[in-house]
Order: sequence, then C-alpha cells, then structure tokens
Amino acid sequence: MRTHRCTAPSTRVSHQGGDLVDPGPAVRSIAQLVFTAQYTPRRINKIPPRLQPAAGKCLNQGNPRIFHDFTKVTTGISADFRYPHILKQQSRKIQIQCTDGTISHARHVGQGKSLEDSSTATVIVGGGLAGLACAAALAERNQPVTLLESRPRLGGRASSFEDQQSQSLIDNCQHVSMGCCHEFNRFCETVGIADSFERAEQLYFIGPHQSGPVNADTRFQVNRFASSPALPTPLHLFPAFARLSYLNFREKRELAQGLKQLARTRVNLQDEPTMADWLQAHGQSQTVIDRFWNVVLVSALSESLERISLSHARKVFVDGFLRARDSWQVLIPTTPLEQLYGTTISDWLTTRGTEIRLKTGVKQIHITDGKVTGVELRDGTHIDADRVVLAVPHQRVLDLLPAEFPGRTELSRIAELEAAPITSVHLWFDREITPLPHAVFVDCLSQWMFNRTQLMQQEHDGRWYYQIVISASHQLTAAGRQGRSQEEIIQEVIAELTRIWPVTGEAQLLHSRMLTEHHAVFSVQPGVEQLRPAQRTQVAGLYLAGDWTSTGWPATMEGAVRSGLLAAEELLHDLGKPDSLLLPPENTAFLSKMLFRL
Ligand SMILES: Cc1cc2nc3c(=O)[nH]c(=O)nc-3n(C[C@H](O)[C@H](O)[C@H](O)COP(=O)(O)OP(=O)(O)OC[C@H]3O[C@@H](n4cnc5c(N)ncnc54)[C@H](O)[C@@H]3O)c2cc1C
Repeated sequence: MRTHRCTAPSTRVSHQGGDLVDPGPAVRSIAQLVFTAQYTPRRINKIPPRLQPAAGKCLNQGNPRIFHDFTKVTTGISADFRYPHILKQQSRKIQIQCTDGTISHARHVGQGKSLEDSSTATVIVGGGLAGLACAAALAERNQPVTLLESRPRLGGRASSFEDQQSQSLIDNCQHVSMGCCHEFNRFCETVGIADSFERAEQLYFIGPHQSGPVNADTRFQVNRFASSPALPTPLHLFPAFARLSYLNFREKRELAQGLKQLARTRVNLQDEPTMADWLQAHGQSQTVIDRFWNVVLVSALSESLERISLSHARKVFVDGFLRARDSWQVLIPTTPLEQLYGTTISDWLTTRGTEIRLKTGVKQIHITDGKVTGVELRDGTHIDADRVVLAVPHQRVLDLLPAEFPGRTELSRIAELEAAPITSVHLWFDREITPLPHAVFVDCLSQWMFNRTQLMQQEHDGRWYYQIVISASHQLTAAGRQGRSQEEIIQEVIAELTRIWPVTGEAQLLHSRMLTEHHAVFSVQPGVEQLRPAQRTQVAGLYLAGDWTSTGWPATMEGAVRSGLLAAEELLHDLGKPDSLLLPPENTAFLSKMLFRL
C-alpha cells in the first residue's frame, strides 16, 4: 500500500509578482518552481533575471494543459502542476524535480502567503457544491484541506459534459438559484462567480389564454410576472397573480385564500400530510391545483404533489414569495456550469492553499477507536487524516464507512431517503423559435424553457439551443414511459412548443438529446426530515455534508452550500476556532408578519 501524508503548506514564500523572499537553500528550488508558476508567458520578462533561465525551462517543459491554464491564471499554482514534479513524498518531506533539473528534498511550501501550520490534516471527500463550500469556508480561515473528487471535474450534479454531436459543453441540466438562496448567492460572490448569473426580474408564464379546459383550438398566451414597485411586500406580487390569463376571478380568489391558509399553517413535522391531501382538504379546485400549485411546487421541489410534504411546500411560498421583496427572482447562469464550478472555483481554492485531486475516488474511511484516522483511495493509497468531511451523495455514504462505528444505526436511516428524477430535453434548431430568455409552461408536459443561446450571450452560429426541463419526471423514466421511446417524448415536447410558437413547426431540428437524472434530488415526502442526519457525527473527526443532510432546505444548491458551511462550522469548533458561518435569518417584511403571522 502506498502512503501519502497530506501535509499543510508550512514554509512562507512571498512572491506576489514582486520580490522573492528567499526561503533558504532547502526550498530555493521549489520556490523557483512556485514563483515561475505565478507568471504567464507574456509576463516572463518580469521575473527577476537571476531566475529567468529556470523559469523559462519550467514553462517550456510544463504540461501543455496546465501551461494553458497559466495563461489565464496569473497568481498561484495548482496542485495539478505541482504533483508531476513531486517524485516522492514521505511524511512532510517531499522530493521534487526542480526547474533546473536537479532533485531536491524539501518541505511542502505555501503559495504566496503563509498558511497556518497544522500538524494534522483535513480531507474533504466529494467536489460537489457541498464539498466546495466547505473547502472555501476553511480556506478563507487559513485551514488548508485536501479535496478528493472521483470524477474528472468538480461540481457534482451541477456540472456539464461534452456533447459529441453538438460539440458543445452542455449542462447536466439547467440549474437556477433564487433570490431567497442567500448562502448560495453569497458563496458565488465569495468565489467570484456571481457575475455569471443573470437575475430575472420578470418571469413568463405561458398558459391557455383563458380559464377552462384545453383543447386543440386553445390559444396560449404569455403572462408577464413581475413585482409592482409601488406596492409593499407581500402585496407587490398581487397584480401579477391577478393578471394570469388562465385562472378566472373565482379561481384567483380561491388561490389567494389557499395561500393565506398555507402561510398561517403551523406544521407538525411528526405527522404532516402531503400537499395533495392538504390542497384537497382546503377546497382547492383541480384547475387551481393544476395551473398554479403544481406549476410552482413541482419545479421548485422536483416532486409530485402526491409526494411533497406540507412543510416543504409551505417553505417554498413563505421563503420564495412572502418573506422578502426579491426572494422570488430567479438567477440563471450565463456560462456552462463546468466553467463556474469547475475552472473558476478550482482556481480560487488552489490559490488559497486547497489541494484538489480529481479522478481520486475514495474507497473507505478509516475509523479506529471511534476516531477518524484517514481515507483509503480506490487505487489502494492511504491518506492520513484527522478530520474527514464526507460530502458525497447519500447513496454512497454507508458503502464508504466501516461495517461498525459509533452512530451507524442512526445514520443507516439515510437508506430510506427516496430519489426523484429530473429530465432535460436539449434541442438545437436552425432558427430562433422564441426570443424569450426563459418561460414557465402551464398545462403542458414541458415545465420550463431556457433559451440557452440567448442566456449565454452567444453567437448562434446557425443553431439556436433551447433546453426544456421536466421535474419529477417519474413518468419519463424507462419504467414509467410505458413503451414510449425517447424520440416520441422529444416529438411531444416539440409539438407543445409548436402549439405555443408556431414557427417551431417550420424550424429544422438539427440535434436533440434527452437526459433523465434518476437520482437528481431526494424526495421531499412527509417524514423526510427525520431521516436527514446532522453534519456532526458520533465519530470524532468525521463530518457530513451534502444537500441530503439536515439543512431545512430541499435538495438544492442552497441546501448543498449550507450543509458545507455547517460541516465547516463543526470542524472549526473542534479545532478550537469556533466561528459562525451562516448569515443571520432574513428579516420578514412587516406586512407579511401582520398578514400571515410569519
Ligand atoms: C438534473 C438536476 C437539476 C437540478 N436543478 C437544480 C436547480 O435548478 N437548482 C438547484 O438549486 N438545484 C438543482 N439541482 C440540485 C443540485 O444539483 C444539488 O442539490 C446539488 O448540486 C448537490 O450538491 P452536493 O455537493 O450535495 O452533491 P453532489 O453534487 O452529488 O456532489 C457529490 C460529489 O461527490 C463525488 N463522489 C461520490 N463518491 C465519491 C468517492 N467515493 N470519492 C470521491 N468523490 C466522490 C461525486 O462525484 C460528486 O462530485 C438539480 C439536480 C439535478 C440532478
């Protein structure tokens, strides 16, 4: 078994584009290597003459991919770059090939700033948003970590892949945030990706032009949904609801009563109904259920009303519509997820001392006498660690832990968490079918449309790319399709688009792809909160993170980020450096307090 001790950078090397503080003969060559990495080829002439030959050699011999990265990153050095030069690493001594070709022994070095020396190591397993948020919070507090991710990229479920036929990077599925996702939005600001989201201050609900049943002659109409600046929260959305074409006056009054009752309901988590049962018990008609409750809740919680718990449904309306003014607004990425969570965050973390190791799957967490001692990788390598944050999907957790450990019985309940699927249909047409950037569909199989060509502010290159999202797509999984092929479902989606935008029928479909993520989210059924564990475990040094842990949020990017912050809080507490990482709860608008007793 190979052994790799995960050490914290410990030698101060200060060289932010300026003078190199000579760290002494033992590490001088490493310092040159690190120093070199801080310069792009264009800036090479800024490297002090004393170091230029070595620097030039290093840049010329560098791995081309990493070398390419350095043309964008002008500070810092990535672990990927360092490791090819490290020939052997034992305990905290490392042996590296220096830029002048000699072999040198030294201790691990920092990258332009002094990181706190830590005699023990922290490992995060899983590079989804939970693991990334945890790593970022620790990096901000000078706690270096090693992040291990089994896949070749970061981002987990919120990532992209290369579509061979369209030769483009497409997202696993469109991911959107909302104004009420405070921790996620702050995380984006911290790591410098907030500018890559567009805030939609107007939504477009597309439904029948009037109340009543839909038939072949039904016309569809775009309903613009925006807040009224003159009205206080929560009345600011009242005119938008009042304008919806597909509900009549009686249905709107019924809806208003339902919303008020829901907001005022106090839910008993031990014994709560499904939302479908609650709606029926509170006099909501099938039309209002289909055209309002279903539309909002299924896309927000990725589950059907028959399976959604009352508490989660209430949270969507209270946090998303009633508590604060802009909380309902949707934030949509304008670049592929790969760039957001892959490249940008990776660079941010590595320049702050986080070591990121991709394609590094963990096989087992080692626990001795109720305490974490390290992790074993799939290739047999052992990494010593005194603290491990397990940030993998809940289906993987129990397999990575030993058969026996304190608290296993309680944790085993996560096996009862059920999954809900999300389907995305990707369509490339030879022309624009709508200039709308996004839309929500009512009374359709399709639920959301995202105009990716427009959102990404791309030139269309003769192809217009639209993505259709269908949440809680139980009926579209192989078992639920009842013999229908993917092609037939894609045609059904196109037929719907044609009914709404007739130009679709004349457009040529250049390429299409349908993807169903079977374990997209955990199902927010009644009783689910009792199955979600806290971030602290009964094993010393073992913490849990992931959207499935207890955060009070459904499976969302916000939930994942919160879980990572909560795990980091517990870890810092155990290190004797307690810190409060979550933002204080948002103030509830005065009128909402009065009207709904929030
Ligand atoms: C199709 C789809 C659409 C969605 N849409 C939205 C949306 O619009 N808005 C929203 O807020 N949320 C959305 N979500 C939910 C959101 O993606 C998740 O809640 C969030 O990304 C979960 O992050 P996580 O870090 O908890 O888990 P994950 O993203 O699953 O990350 C876990 C990581 O652990 C890694 N891993 C697993 N096993 C190992 C191992 N043995 N060793 C090392 N690494 C390992 C995995 O490769 C993965 O990278 C959507 C999800 C899906 C699937």
